[in-house]
Amino acid sequence: MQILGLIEVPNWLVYTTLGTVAFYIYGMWPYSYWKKRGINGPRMLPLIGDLPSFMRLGFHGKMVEDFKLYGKVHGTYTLRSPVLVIGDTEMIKQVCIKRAENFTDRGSLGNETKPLDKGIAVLKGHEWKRIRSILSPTFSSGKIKAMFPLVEQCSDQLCNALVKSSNESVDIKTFFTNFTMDVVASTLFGLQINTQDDPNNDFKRHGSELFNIKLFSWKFLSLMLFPKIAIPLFKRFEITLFPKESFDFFQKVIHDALVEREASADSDKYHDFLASMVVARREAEKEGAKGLTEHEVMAQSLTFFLAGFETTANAMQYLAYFLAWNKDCQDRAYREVLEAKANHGGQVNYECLKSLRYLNNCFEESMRLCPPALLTDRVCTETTTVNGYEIEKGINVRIPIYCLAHDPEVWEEPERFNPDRFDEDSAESRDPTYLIPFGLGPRNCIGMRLAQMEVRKAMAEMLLKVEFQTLPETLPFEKLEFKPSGFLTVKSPIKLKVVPRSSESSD
Ligand code: HEM
Repeated sequence: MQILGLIEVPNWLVYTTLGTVAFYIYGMWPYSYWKKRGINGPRMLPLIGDLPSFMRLGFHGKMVEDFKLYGKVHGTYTLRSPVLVIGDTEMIKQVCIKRAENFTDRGSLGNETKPLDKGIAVLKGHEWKRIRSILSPTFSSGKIKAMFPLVEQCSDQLCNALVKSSNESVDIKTFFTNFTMDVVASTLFGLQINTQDDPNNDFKRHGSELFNIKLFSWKFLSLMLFPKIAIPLFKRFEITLFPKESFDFFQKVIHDALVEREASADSDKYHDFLASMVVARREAEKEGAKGLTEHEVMAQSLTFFLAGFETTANAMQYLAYFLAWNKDCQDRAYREVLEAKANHGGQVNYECLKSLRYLNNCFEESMRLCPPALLTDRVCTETTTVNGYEIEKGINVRIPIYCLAHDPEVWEEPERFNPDRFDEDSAESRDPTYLIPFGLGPRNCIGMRLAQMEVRKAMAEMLLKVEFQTLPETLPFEKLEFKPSGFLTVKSPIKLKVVPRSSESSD
């Protein structure tokens, strides 16, 4: 091919050059968004943004680095979409609470396909509000208290399993995922499965499969790279990210349990979420409002399962890990449980849990150091100015939970496990927005009370039966490595030794 009639250039070179330029322009054009608005942020690579840095540093490492380099408020991108990171607590309160009506939605989680498309975590605007107000009573403290006996049974099974494996090096999270799986099965569907003794039960097998989403599968990549095309196509052809066999299994479990509860005239017979949803549906219909369809009930059940199983198991894992490394804290928490149990008629009952102030401080501190969800987000639904920043409709706003909880300007020695920081005077003056592992505002974690009750109950019972100890192979916190994901998951299992206590004594 001749260029301007002057030089002869081989066709392949022309096409390759044109292709490269086109690729570069297509790959780079979204990345001028923040620069044009004078907002600082990391440099991006064509098409993939700063994905390689996320893979190299992990999500938390990359967030901390950007925080240091570009400040608490900066602009970045999730692949090709602009994201405003807000680590300023006043702005966070504006977005999540005061101006929440302009930030009702969350960004795409890649699971907007049937039936999860109707799940509370992905619903938008009015639809989300309607479902959230129907579901909120099912998570009231009264309902959580009614579920206490279900959690208690799972906690007993957990303690028995730990005692059986005592004095060995164990992957501690396995016990906690078995526990949270048992809790999910009983609190959601009223099923008693005992995964500790029967780790291969169908519920566990299919449940684990649901979390086995391949990040480099064509489905996931097309949702992430081309969401505007992929989401409608996935909806149209009912393509889901989840393995079909496992999905079908849960759809059947939920359908059967729902039919049983619908048919039962005795509303006090079941204390699980499914039963609460049936009651909430009837009550909404009685008041002339639209209740929940079976599709919507199915979506909520699966959403609770996906949102509550792994997060809670991780929270328990980190708490056990920090207590193992901090024997004095573990001993103090143990003595507190022992005393509280004696004061509550020899029971670690619901009221007793509320009195465990030091154990709760340990839990808070562990959630601060290792928040299971590193971030959350909101999508701006109406162009709004917040603290002088104009946030356009459609822009995703990221709340960096992890960075807030590790901010050295707020937390003294932020990388040290120190539960006493929640008792000090400074705790009173500290803005609570710096510790929001369950999010903030009307769209915060709906399962927070359940998760807190589960962890406190199980940990109190475990402390009475066993002591967590580190092993030579247990990595200290500064050496722990995490997977590159928005959830804080360790790369290699945390190994601990579990030593049975001879008896419940105050020694
Ligand atoms: C330690 C355990 C848990 C942690 C750390 C956690 C954390 C979170 C966070 C950070 C959010 C986003 C909140 C926001 O955007 O402001 C969230 C949302 C949510 N969580 Fe949890 N969660 C946990 C346990 C649970 C449990 C046990 C359930 C259910 C039974 C659950 C159900 C949900 C749901 C449905 C949402 C979406 C709420 C909405 O969009 O209205 N979570 N969670």
